[in-house]
Amino acid sequence: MIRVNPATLWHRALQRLELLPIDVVARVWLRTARLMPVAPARESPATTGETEALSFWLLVPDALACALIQQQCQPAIEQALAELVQQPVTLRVVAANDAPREAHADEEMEMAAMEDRQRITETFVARHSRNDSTPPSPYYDYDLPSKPPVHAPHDSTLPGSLAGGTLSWEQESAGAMPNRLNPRYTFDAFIVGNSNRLAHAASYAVAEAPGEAYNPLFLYGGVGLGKTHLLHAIGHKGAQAGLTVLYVSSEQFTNEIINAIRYRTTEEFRAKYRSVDILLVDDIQFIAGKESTEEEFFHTFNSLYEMSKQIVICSDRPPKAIVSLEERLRSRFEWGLIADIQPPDLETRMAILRVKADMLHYPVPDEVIAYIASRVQTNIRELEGCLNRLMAYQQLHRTELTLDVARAAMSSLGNGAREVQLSGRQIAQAVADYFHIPLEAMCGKQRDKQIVIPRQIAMYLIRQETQLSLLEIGQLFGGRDHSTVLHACEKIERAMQLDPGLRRDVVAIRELLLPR
Ligand SMILES: Nc1ncnc2c1ncn2[C@@H]1O[C@H](COP(=O)(O)OP(=O)(O)OP(=O)(O)O)[C@@H](O)[C@H]1O
Repeated sequence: MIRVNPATLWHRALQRLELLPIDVVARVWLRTARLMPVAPARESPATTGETEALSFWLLVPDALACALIQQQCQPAIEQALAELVQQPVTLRVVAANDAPREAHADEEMEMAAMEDRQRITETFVARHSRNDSTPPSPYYDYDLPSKPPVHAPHDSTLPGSLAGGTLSWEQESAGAMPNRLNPRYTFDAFIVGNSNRLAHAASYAVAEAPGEAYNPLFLYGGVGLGKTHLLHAIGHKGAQAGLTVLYVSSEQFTNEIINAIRYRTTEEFRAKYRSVDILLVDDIQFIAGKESTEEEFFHTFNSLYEMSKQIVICSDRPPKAIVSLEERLRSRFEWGLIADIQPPDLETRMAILRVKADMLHYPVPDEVIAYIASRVQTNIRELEGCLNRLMAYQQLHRTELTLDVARAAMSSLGNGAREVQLSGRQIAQAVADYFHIPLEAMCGKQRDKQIVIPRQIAMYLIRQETQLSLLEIGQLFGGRDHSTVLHACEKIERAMQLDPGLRRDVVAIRELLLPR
């Protein structure tokens, strides 16, 4: 008998579900779902004489996914789980937004769960000999019959992760895979556009010649723009070449250090990190200010660097902007190449959506792709989420996927699509504020460059962000005709491909328009 945590259990259940004829949309949701154990009722099976059923919640992103999964595959999931734990299983599919409410609904159950988690953690700690470097699992564990041991995918013993609910599926499942690499994050699946060309080229060069091209490679960019994807892609290529690759988030690195200190296994820790050919570290900004983690990372870095081993680091900001990072680390991060990833332009967003839809064998009309891409501008994860939700919506309503259906789906999905009902005037005002020019001048007849370019940007953004016709937009700008507006929109669209400064301006104005 071995012990396995819910993430691993869910991973195995998904493997079983792969064999069943579940439709593509439900599959997409299942991959992003998270399994959570519910504490057993206090009355023990010994007193009732029955085999105790294990209870789980399956957390899915929203009510739509919840309905679809309940409708299409709940019994199959229960059966897969029951076969794995060899016990009856009861499952509740819950929309993640509702989960906290659910959790509070039965306080006694929650208390019992907490006590049990505590007890399990303590048991693990007690079982740990000093020489055993495996840290105690923070998860609620299950015994699974006769399979090779599965190590805890995540090493945290910090209270924040005790509930097992703070980690994303990707974080958990990545941990359950060899090298912690997500098989979907490859170079082949990465779409290159102006916004990420440098980061992609640098990553590819590093993967081709680790320790030679750029060392370290430091990638930075906003949320959901593909940094982790590139890290994993480098890892896959390195692993294919037979190199030892280790992907770690800075949180995991920190937790491992804490455990190494706690269980006096720092030698093993060092041996592990200093024996790799490629070290990939995600979200490095989180080590800033953590003294012993920074110290250990400094030595790890030096040791790998001296041996010409490749180090790739990701962050949401450039080294200079990581406040409270030790100077000696900051300067090392700047030794190699620093490459940024900007939010993708419209064309890249459309290409990404097209590839993702094709990967799901899901036919989506071009106009729908263009529509989604125009609604979500700054985060590719959100872009993917919109596509998934749209597919689920269409599937549930059993209707053809048209632009009108896409519009209806996006507005019914509310904040999932970050839909903002902006007026043309609001957008024009934001552009005028951004360029520090009076709104009246921008909407008037002046033709000097400082006014004309902001005016064209405003027309472009209004066209993208509202349902106003070319004629109506023209009226906002002193009664200009529709061809003038069309020309402005096309000009800005083209210029954004060539001029990163202009693209940054447009992205920054869009950011200003998003709800806070
Ligand atoms: N250029 C791209 N082509 C295809 N998919 C992409 C691209 N960029 C991002 N993605 C997808 O978007 C999702 C989010 O990407 P990823 O997790 O790598 O972002 P990140 O920058 O690491 O975000 P965070 O800062 O939140 O960790 C992933 O599913 C990834 O595959």
